[in-house]
Formats: sequence, structure tokens, C-alpha cells
Amino acid sequence: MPAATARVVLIGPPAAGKSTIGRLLGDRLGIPFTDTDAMIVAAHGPIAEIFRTRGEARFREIEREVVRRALRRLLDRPGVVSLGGGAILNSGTRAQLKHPAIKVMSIEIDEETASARLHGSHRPLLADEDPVERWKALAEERRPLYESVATATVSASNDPPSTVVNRVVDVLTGLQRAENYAKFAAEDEAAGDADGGYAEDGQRTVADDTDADDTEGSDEA
Ligand SMILES: Nc1ncnc2c1ncn2[C@@H]1O[C@H](COP(=O)(O)OP(=O)(O)O)[C@@H](O)[C@H]1O
Ligand SMILES: O=C(O)C1=C[C@@H](OP(=O)(O)O)[C@@H](O)[C@H](O)C1
Ligand SMILES: [Mg+2]
Repeated sequence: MPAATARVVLIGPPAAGKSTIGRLLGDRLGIPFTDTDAMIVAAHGPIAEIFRTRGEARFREIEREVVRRALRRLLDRPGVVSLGGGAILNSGTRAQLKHPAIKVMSIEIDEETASARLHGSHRPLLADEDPVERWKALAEERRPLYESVATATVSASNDPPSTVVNRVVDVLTGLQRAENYAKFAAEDEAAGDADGGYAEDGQRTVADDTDADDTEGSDEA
């Protein structure tokens, strides 16, 4: 995955590991990491406090502004941005996430994993008698929104953060390869190479050092 072009956003329900995985991914790729909740806390104080004194609607307004800036900056330079679980509730945020330069990784966990991670959680939306039930309802309700903006989905249940990061890097590498191939094919087409580099019998006619030895009739065979 060439870090120079990586623009990655992590979305998903609370406790999926967006903040944890995002930080490790930024380190791995050597590009800046931004956690929009941390930016909110730095500017406005603890999230639970914002919910308590100003209400969820005001929190969502503050969140939208912070996310808008973080995603704009992501277009100026590579980076990893972890959003809060509810950021995708905003249609403007969802529209920004549709930018083709941005890869949106939806981090998924199952109910058992969430249950193991929610003990002692300070998330105001899960400060309920039954936080796991509340989490399930939130995750289910938001699922269509996560799916509507996700470039790919990565499972984070039952695996340590390092494994999840590897999985994200693998997905990003695959996406990059597909993009490079599409670019190559488009350039090839534009250059007027009507057979796309293949002869009628399917043999590659463009020089390619990776499979030269496998070519039937090759001098080296
Ligand atoms: N893959 C993982 N395996 C085990 N624990 C994890 C993993 N990812 C995150 N955690 C833990 O789960 C909790 C929630 O992680 P966090 O990164 O804050 O999630 P999010 O930002 O999605 O709400 C934290 O205590 C974190 O240390
Ligand atoms: O799901 C949500 O609506 C929220 C998730 C939290 O972030 P994490 O998803 O990082 O826990 C935080 O933004 C706030 O408590 C609201
Ligand atoms: Mg987080």
C-alpha cells in the first residue's frame, strides 16, 4: 500500500476499535492519524459532559464541523481518520465520504465482542441499564448507513488489533492494485492498443517480466 496516496477513514459502531486500529494503521503507513472524537474533546471537553450539558443535537453539530474539517484536510494530504460511531448519521458527512480518493473501511464486530468491550464504557449513548442491548439496537439501526458509504468491510471480532490492521492493509493493497490495473487498462486503451495487450489466442503480447518464463514457446523454456 503506497502510503503517499493513502486516504483512509474508519467507520463502524462504538467499540469496534476504530480509534485503536486507526492509530496503529497511521503508524504502520507512516501517515498522520486523526481521531475526530479526540479533536472534539480537545476543543470542547469530555464527550459525556457535552451530551449532559448541551445535549446530543449540539454534540452532533460540533461533530459535523470537526468531521468536515478533518475530511477536507484528508484531501490535501494522506492520512487516517477515525470517526465516532454516529458521525455517519449526518448526510453531509456521508456525501464527503463518497469522494473517490477516500477509502472508507467499515470495522465490524459481533455482539459478543461488543459485550466484552463495553464494560466501564463512558459512551453516553450506551449509559443504559443494558448497554449491550442498546449497542445492538444502534448497530442494527445504523447498518444501512455504514454499508452505504463503506468501500470495504473488515471484521474485528476475536482478533488482536495487529491482525485487524494487517487485514485493513491487505484490503487497501487490493484496492490499490485494482485501481492501478484500471488506470493501466485505460491508458492502454487511450494509446489505441485495440487488442489490450493480448493476441487473439489470449497470450500476453506486452513485455512482462513476471510471467516471461511461463510463456509457451519462450526462448528460455
Ligand atoms: N482488536 C481488538 N482486540 C481487543 N480489544 C480491542 C481491539 N480493538 C479495540 N479494542 C479495545 O476495545 C475498546 C474500544 O476500542 P476503540 O478503539 O475505542 O473503539 P471505537 O473507537 O470503535 O469506539 C478499547 O478498550 C480498546 O482497547
Ligand atoms: O456511536 C455514537 O453515536 C458515538 C460514538 C462515540 O465514538 P466511538 O464510536 O469511537 O466510541 C462518540 O463519538 C460518542 O459517544 C457518540
Ligand atoms: Mg473511537
